[in-house]
This record gives sequence, C-alpha cells and structure tokens, in this order.
Amino acid sequence: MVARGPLCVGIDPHPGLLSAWDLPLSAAGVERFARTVVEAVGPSVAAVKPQSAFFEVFGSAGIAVLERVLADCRDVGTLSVLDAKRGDIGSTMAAYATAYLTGDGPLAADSLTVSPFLGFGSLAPAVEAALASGRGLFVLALTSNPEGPQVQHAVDESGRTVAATIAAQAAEINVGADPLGSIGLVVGATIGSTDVDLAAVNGPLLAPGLGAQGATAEDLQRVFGDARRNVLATSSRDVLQHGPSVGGLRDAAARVVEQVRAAVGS
Ligand SMILES: O=c1ccn([C@@H]2O[C@H](COP(=O)(O)O)[C@@H](O)[C@H]2O)c(=O)[nH]1
Repeated sequence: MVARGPLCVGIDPHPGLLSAWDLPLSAAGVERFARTVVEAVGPSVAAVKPQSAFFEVFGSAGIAVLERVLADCRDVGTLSVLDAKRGDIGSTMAAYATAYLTGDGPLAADSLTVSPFLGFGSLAPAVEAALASGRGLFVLALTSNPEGPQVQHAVDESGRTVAATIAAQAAEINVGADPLGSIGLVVGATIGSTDVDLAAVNGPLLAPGLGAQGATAEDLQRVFGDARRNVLATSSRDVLQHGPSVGGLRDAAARVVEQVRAAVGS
C-alpha cells in the first residue's frame, strides 16, 4: 500500500456503465468490463474490489467471470477485496470462509467484506480462516449509506454504540499486530465525523464513498483523524466512468491516488 498508494478501485459493472462502454448487458459484457479494469489499474493500485452483486446478476456465468477476475488480480499482483458482505450464523459462516478465505479455491480472495450484524462472534470462522491463511476481513462498522446510523449508532445499556463495539472487537483481535492486523473495518468517507476510536483498531480501514456518493479526499482527514494513515480509500463509479479506455482508467485512478495521498499523508 505504501508503494502503490492508498486506493482501491471498485469493479461495479452497473448497467449504465456497460452501456456507456458500449458493452452488452450480459456476462460477456461484465467480463470485458471487469478484466479491462484489472488490466488498466491492477499493476498500479493497491487493491481492486469486485462488487459480487454485479456478477451474481448473471448467475453461474457471472460467478465464473468473478472467478476469472480474481485470478487476473493474482496474476497482476494486486490485492483483491471481494465485496460480498457475507454474514450468517457461525456454522454457515464456516462455509463462506471456506469459499472465500481458504486455500486456492476459485473464489478465494485476499480479503472479504463481512457483516457483523448477526453478532461479531458469528464471524469467528471467517476470522480464523483469515488469520490462518494470511488474508483479511473488512467488517462493516460505519457504512457510507444514509440508513447505516439507524443500526450502527444504536447504543447498548452501557451507552456504547454498535459501531464502537464492532471496532473494539476488531481491535481485540488485532492487538500487538505490526504494522496492522488482518481485521479491518468498513468506514464510509461520507460519515462526517465519529467518536469511534478508529486508530485503536490497529487494522486497515476501507473507506467507500469517494466521488459518486459525494465524499472528497479532504473528507478523509475529518473522518479518520489520527487513523488516516490506515485508510484504504475505495472508489468505483468515479473512476469507471473514464473507461473503456485503458489509459483513461489508469489516469483517473492515478489522479485519485494523488488526492488521497495528499489528504491522508501516505
Ligand atoms: O459502506 C459501504 C460499503 C460498501 N460500499 C460499496 O462500495 C462501492 C461504492 O461504489 P461507488 O461507485 O464508488 O459509490 C459499491 O460497490 C458499494 O456496494 C459502499 O458504497 N458503502
């Protein structure tokens, strides 16, 4: 992340973008779109984040494309963040962990977004798999959408918010890790400011919301404060609108990398 800069480019093949890229609304169109993004930015950015939903739309053909995109990421040496937001009771979570975080299976990614809203403890199989295989998790904590606070700002009997509890539980796992632990959080660049001690998490902080959702690189300073050096900002549509030209995508990503670097100082 230090060499390449703190940016993750999201791969979100929205129908409107497929059409703007003159691609068919099909698994073949999604494949051309996603693999062009990896070709363009994979060699230069820290990570790419395929959004699973846009591949699932096309059923097994879409999932097969996702498998090939993850293989491309490995080939070009960029980290993959699979944005699938998995979360379930522990016994089912174990199957997700096997699918996404174990060995070299077809859907294995370098990291996975997970939902702690069935209780942080339900993520244990994914935590164990990530720690055992040197992969990472990004646990939803303060999401970028306006509906998130309804759940994430709710307080327990001690007055602590759900988000603060999630952060504290991630911090417990990451304690002593140097430079950072494997259990990161998702914290939107759009959230304004937070009382949650993000620096204490000692893990990477995936920050969606730049560009299309209205957040700017400068917002990262305000949201993350002392934790800003642990931020991996992620941007999808704002970069993807510059395709299908490989050069256009590469230049757009480079511009955002420089803005984020200037804001977070890494
Ligand atoms: O809190 C969250 C968690 C995940 N996302 C995902 O990130 C991208 C954002 O796309 P943009 O085009 O840059 O808005 C998308 O895949 C979301 O599902 C998020 O936005 N907020």
